[in-house]
Amino acid sequence: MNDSINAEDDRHQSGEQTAGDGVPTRPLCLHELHVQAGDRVLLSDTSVTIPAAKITVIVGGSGAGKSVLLRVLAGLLPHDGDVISWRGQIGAPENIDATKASGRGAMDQTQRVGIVFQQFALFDELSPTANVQFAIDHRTNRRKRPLQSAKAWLDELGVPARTPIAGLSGGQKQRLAIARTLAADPDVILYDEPTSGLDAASGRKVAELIRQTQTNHSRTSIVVTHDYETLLPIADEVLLLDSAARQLVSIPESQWDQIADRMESVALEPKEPSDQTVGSQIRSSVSRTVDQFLTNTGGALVAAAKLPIDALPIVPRIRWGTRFLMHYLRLVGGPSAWFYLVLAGLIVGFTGTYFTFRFLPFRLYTQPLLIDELLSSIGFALYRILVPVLATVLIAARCGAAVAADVGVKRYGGQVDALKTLGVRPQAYLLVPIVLAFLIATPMLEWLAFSAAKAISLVTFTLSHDEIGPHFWQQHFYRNLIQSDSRLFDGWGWVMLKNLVCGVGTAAIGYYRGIAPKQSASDVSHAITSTVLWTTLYVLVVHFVVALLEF
Ligand SMILES: Nc1ncnc2c1ncn2[C@@H]1O[C@H](COP(=O)(O)OP(=O)(O)OP(=O)(O)O)[C@@H](O)[C@H]1O
Repeated sequence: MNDSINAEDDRHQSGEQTAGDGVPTRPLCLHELHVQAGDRVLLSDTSVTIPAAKITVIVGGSGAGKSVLLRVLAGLLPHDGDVISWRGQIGAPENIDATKASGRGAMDQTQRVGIVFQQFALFDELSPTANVQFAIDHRTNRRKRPLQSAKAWLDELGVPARTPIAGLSGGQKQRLAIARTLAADPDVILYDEPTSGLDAASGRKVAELIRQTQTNHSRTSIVVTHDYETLLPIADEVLLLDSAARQLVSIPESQWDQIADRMESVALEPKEPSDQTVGSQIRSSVSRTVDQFLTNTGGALVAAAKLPIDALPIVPRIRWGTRFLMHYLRLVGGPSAWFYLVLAGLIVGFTGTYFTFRFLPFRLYTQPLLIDELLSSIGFALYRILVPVLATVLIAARCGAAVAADVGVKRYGGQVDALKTLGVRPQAYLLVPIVLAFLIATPMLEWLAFSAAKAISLVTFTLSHDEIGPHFWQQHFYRNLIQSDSRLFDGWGWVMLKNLVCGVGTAAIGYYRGIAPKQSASDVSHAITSTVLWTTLYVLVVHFVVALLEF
């Protein structure tokens, strides 16, 4: 009894509250938080405590830094990023060390922050139930029983379980996003501009939904918005991101009617007009292009070097790892790819066989002497060089582009960030399954192309040499391929090596091009184009280098 009273006292002192579903929630402290975007300081050593189990609305003018702050709180920004950097401590009061110099950003690892993204960032390829189940399976504390089942979450928030994500209305998607965030059992829940793009009536409904969710599962909720009019009625606390003072300022309820006057848009200082001459403009543009090329090449080399570490198969849940693997296997090695590769095999098998005999010099005399040698050379060239080159170049272009598009859309649509806020490294469910899918699919597709090339070669030869017949083809086509003491084709190791090296490289390039930050849809399209260029170049270089060793 005494123990429970003492525990209650401790919780009270640290500001901890018990949520509606019995989960203790803690306040979120920001200690000397300093955030900078380029040269502009957005927050200067601000310290504030966001109360537990309450709704805190953070408002601010356009450009004040609300979105950046939200991404910092969600743990989505490294403390020393290229453009945005931050330092200070973020976490539960008992984990803030006020004596520590805040030279570096530090997040409290015991506090899980969930986020309801503005664009929802749902996993499109999964059903609504699977979206919520994913969050349950990656909840903060997996030793604890889940709060409720996926179905119960969907029922509570009124989301149809069987409709595919694409078929849900905007409101249903938002409810599903809230269900998924809550199902992961976070300590803090962030809402990113939840009423953006909605008319007044729909905005009010969303505000009511947030209030209702808060009543049922009272977490420490933070709503970041510029639409204060719609969201003030549900606020327990209001913080203003004051862009002049560069501080988060608590606004007492008596002053909420003055918020509009205090929310200034940030006017960015105009850049000095450039007095560069045409010559110096060209020079700086060339130097920018060279810089970009070196950065991209450096990025690709660093990515290749990091691959073995990143791809360490640390998959939090085998069940989900398998599901992502199946998705990428379908994308990389599904039936549409079979059609592609079979067609390529037919073209190279037919042309290789037909034109070798058709344009043979002094055909009437040379053919009877060379026919068996020619057939075995065709078999060798198709097996060891032509089909592997053609198949891997096609796989690099088609499947590399497909993977860059898939990962790029996940990055642009926020699903990669959603994975991170659910405590999952994107490498675990994206890179590892993609590499495995290429390791399985590349040899399989190449074998399919070679089978098609063999079959069409046999048909072409038989039709153009009806006096000889298929048995002769059978006898000589394989002559340079099969060693008497082996059941495998001679040189299969080289073919396999080329397939696997090309497959892994294509997977890595597609993944890293796709996962790079995306500000717009055109960044996704740029990632796809550059993947095709880099993967095809890479595959040709691999074939050239391996050919030097092989022959
Ligand atoms: N990736 C980035 N690259 C360069 N500058 C950035 C980047 N992200 C944010 N900024 C800068 O940080 C500042 C704050 O941007 P932020 O998007 O957080 O503003 P906001 O308060 O959310 O504005 P709004 O309500 O208009 O969306 C802006 O000046 C913006 O130019």
